[in-house]
Amino acid sequence: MKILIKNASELVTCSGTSPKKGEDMKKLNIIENGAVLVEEGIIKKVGKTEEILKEINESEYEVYDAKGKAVLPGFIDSHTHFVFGGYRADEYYLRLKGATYMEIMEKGGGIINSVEATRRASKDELIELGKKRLDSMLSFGVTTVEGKSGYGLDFDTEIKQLEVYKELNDIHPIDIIPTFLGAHSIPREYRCRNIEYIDFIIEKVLPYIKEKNLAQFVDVFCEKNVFSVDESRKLLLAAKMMGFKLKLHADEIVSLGGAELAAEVEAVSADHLLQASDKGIDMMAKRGVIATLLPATAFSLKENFARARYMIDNGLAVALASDFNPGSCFTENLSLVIALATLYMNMSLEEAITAVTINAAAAVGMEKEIGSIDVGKKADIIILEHPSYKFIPYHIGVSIVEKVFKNGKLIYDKERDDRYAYRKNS
Ligand SMILES: N=CN[C@@H](CCC(=O)O)C(=O)O
Ligand SMILES: [Zn+2]
Repeated sequence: MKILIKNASELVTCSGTSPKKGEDMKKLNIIENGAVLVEEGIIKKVGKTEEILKEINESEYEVYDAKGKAVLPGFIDSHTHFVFGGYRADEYYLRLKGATYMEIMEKGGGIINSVEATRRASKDELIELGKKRLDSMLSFGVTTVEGKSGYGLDFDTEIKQLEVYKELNDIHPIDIIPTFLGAHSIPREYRCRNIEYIDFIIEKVLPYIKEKNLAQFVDVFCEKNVFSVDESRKLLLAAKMMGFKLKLHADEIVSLGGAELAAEVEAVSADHLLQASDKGIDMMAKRGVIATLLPATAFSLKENFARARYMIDNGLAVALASDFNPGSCFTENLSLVIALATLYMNMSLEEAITAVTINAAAAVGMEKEIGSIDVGKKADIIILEHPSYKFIPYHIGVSIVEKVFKNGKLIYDKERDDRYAYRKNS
């Protein structure tokens, strides 16, 4: 299987094999009138169309003419919770009337509501829901997604969620990076016995997940009235000892010291960070922890946005993600995320593109394989309907992705009636 994408008005390579920090986040390494050559799912050549055409026999390739169109690496959504049962539209309605996310949680709603529904849901139901959500992400140009558990909070349901991610990874072309978030909330069975719940996770759940290879990352909701810094540290250090990579939901609602903890335990990323302290940001920069910012959540919660400008100016690598989940942010729309980041977080568009490509790849530990159009990387590539990446935030909150290639195979084509091309090919 050999493909050639040629005549791209902008080939936005995002070239690199490590996360881009500070000033480097602006560098997109764009090739005008660019072309990409793919063989067996891997990028073989990248350059100017006229030069590449001189080196090959075009008739040997399946050719896509991207004249008047921009070509970018597939987007990576590095923070989502997309496998869950039920909906929380009633809670959202209460929030529209002024209730806060934490007030709803303190009254027994919030995450626990989704836990009840996810415990009740069968594996097949969760797989069906997951497939639809993945298709929606695909239409926004997502080729790799991180997905968290955390709506089970008991052994069986946490494992069920992770097994659903594994099955979805097998049946859907989008790659899924699974994260275990058993410490997402305190289950009612353990009310006020946080440390006993953490011990249960460490002793009973983590070893099983490791043995079955069901998750690469372990995450924790480190937040006032959820898991304290000490409880989070205990879990994260135990997970690290077992060989898991680490993530944290940190300093989302209260400035608790989550950013500092992320640096201390050398997490791959700390996420949310709306209330992260200067000291925490500085410590993260020194330890190379990626700041994964989730502007659609801040928008949906009507909270102040994370201080992206300060973080980038202080040398952090910032990634952007959707945080797709049933409570605080029900969207799989990375175009909206980019629009919000550029409108309300003072990120330049170039920084935002870096944040959903190479930096997001680094946030899921895959910066050597995906996140840029570089020779040797997987051919995860999108073609836009328009000539420039500048059209992405300009078309606020809608997708301008025309085609998506995963491992060099066309899997989505907006122009066709049967647009999810992978269903035909599989
Ligand atoms: N803040 C914690 N967890 C999720 C929300 C989960 C939910 O409300 O269901 C988040 O990242 O926003
Ligand atoms: Zn989250």
